[in-house]
Amino acid sequence: MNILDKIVADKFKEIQLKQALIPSAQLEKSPIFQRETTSLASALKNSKSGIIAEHKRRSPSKSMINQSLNVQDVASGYEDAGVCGMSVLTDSKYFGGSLEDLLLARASVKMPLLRKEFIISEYQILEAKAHGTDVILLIAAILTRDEIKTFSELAKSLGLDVLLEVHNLEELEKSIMPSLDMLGVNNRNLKTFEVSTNISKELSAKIPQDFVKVSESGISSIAAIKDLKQYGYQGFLIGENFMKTDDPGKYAKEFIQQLS
Ligand SMILES: O=C(O)c1ccccc1NCC(=O)[C@H](O)[C@H](O)COP(=O)(O)O
Repeated sequence: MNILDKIVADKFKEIQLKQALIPSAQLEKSPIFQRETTSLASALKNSKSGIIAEHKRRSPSKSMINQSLNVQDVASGYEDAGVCGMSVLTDSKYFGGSLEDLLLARASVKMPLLRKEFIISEYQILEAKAHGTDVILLIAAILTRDEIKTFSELAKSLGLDVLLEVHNLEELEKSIMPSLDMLGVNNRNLKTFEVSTNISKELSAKIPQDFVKVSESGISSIAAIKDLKQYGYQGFLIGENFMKTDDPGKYAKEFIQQLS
């Protein structure tokens, strides 16, 4: 069983339990559900840096990145650094995140927030909206084309942006549809956990111009970003490189200053 299969198997159980406790109708009634969202895709189109900074405590590929910071400080630091948006991991078992992290980040900043989650059910999209997200991630590797269509159309009807993530050409070709805003290429090989931006470069020409192109994972240098910009990328999702420092916001600020 690969890592995504394991995560998805756990998610099915988790969602069943949560739905029994908090039904969808209750999520839709929460005051934050009515909040007006902001678009990450627009922020990326109008930005020189294109940085999406992630809150990431640990991951399947790194058991310990940073356990000592609180999400509010990280969020405020990123916003002060001038990032375009923040990605908040909400999976608890594999990444040490939570929906509470998303809520606390929402309470701390105005910038677009992405719920970084393994979405396999409409319930998780309602949950995301009820915890202050502006953007959802859909991962092509764990969804059928029909599911991508249903989930992305629901997200759009709720005013959310959709970032669709792929790892290869097959996933890209099966996923392209008008209800997506951003196409993300993940540079991490989920079998070996090795990272290489070559996959972003290889797939760039296959991504239609209508979508904002985002390169995700394993980005740690200004040179890598300048290189990816030549391939039309406007968004760069960075987690570990910022989070492994004592002050991710300060580090992100210096990083962005060097980019301009
Ligand atoms: O990060 C992992 O080890 C991982 C393993 C399995 C599925 C997803 C995983 N990461 C999620 C992400 O997409 C990254 O957190 C994000 O792109 C930032 O990556 P990085 O800058 O390399 O921390």
